[in-house]
Amino acid sequence: MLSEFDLIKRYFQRDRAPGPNTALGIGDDCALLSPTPGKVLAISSDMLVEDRHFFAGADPYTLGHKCLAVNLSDLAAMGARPLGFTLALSLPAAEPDWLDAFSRGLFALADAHGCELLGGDTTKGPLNVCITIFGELAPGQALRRDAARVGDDIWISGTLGDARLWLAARRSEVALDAADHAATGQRMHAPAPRIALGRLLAEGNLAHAALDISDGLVGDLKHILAASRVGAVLDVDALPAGPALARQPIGLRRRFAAAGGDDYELCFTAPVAQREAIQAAGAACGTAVTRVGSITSEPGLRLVDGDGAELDLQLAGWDHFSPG
Ligand SMILES: Nc1ncnc2c1ncn2[C@@H]1O[C@H](COP(=O)(O)OP(=O)(O)OP(=O)(O)O)[C@@H](O)[C@H]1O
Ligand SMILES: Cc1ncc(C[n+]2csc(CCOP(=O)(O)O)c2C)c(N)n1
Ligand SMILES: [Mg+2]
Repeated sequence: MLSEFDLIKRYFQRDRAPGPNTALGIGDDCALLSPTPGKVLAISSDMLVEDRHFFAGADPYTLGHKCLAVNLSDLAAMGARPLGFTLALSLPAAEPDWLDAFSRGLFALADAHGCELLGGDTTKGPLNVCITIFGELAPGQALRRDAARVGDDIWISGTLGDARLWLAARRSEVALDAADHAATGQRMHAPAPRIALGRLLAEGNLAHAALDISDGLVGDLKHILAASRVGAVLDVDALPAGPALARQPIGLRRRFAAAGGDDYELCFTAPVAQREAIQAAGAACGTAVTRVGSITSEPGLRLVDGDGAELDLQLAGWDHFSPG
């Protein structure tokens, strides 16, 4: 039988020297973080709850990856460099095989981004993983939601909608062949946080506003529009659909690319003069970037097709408390 403290020591307290920004790691009442002098901290929390963010029986390795990936994605959306994170875990049981796989998935991504586990909390209860992440960036460089300007291009990283397509297949709403099922499952369970792109956009002063797309593009873009007091026109047919979604009928393609959710891609706005620099930044970090619309002075979000004709798609972002 694993005790609470055995569990922490065995799976989460690593036998290695702390990183340069960690003054004190796991084991005391608080961790002590040393940000680089002159930088500001970027802080965000994201919680994943069984039967809401993932299905019961989810693979623990990819769950470990995803719960950190969605937090790193918020740092990417601000243009911050990851420093460390805390992990609050509620577990129905102390299962060694589950904990081994979960911690391996978590640390594989943490190590890839030099992001150290600083501490956390562990309790028995329904399966629930909550991470708080800390990053840093230069003052004034953050990609804020209130910084979009009229005339900006709207850009998207990577591709959209394949995670939503996996969810539709899981709910038996669509049928996918084995290859598309595996590829879309990878998008749902193992999103790649766009840290490198976010940092290039912020440090090069290339973009104005940004966020990461977790609730679906149209819902999330509205946060930028509201905060910046602007409107936008979005070319739904220019949205980069994921490879599996691109093979689906146009109605589904438009709906899932524009409002799928679980994408963890960046949506950012930038001056027209930065087009070439943004393409170069995307190429430099191996992440496709696609121009999908522009910021307007007329309020509201207009969706148009490839010919510029208005589309009435009635799309909404994910809302935990909406009845739909
Ligand atoms: N319980 C809460 N108390 C205080 N602030 C909160 C709380 N829940 C959310 N917020 C804040 O509200 C804002 C929107 O939260 P939300 O979780 O939707 O973030 P997001 O970045 O849009 O989505 P995601 O976390 O999925 O990327 C954030 O600034 C967040 O810190
Ligand atoms: C089992 C299961 N059902 C539905 C979904 C879809 N989903 C759940 S929460 C969310 C928005 C992001 O969460 P938050 O706003 O809390 O960051 C989305 C798109 C899923 N991933 N798993
Ligand atoms: Mg976010």
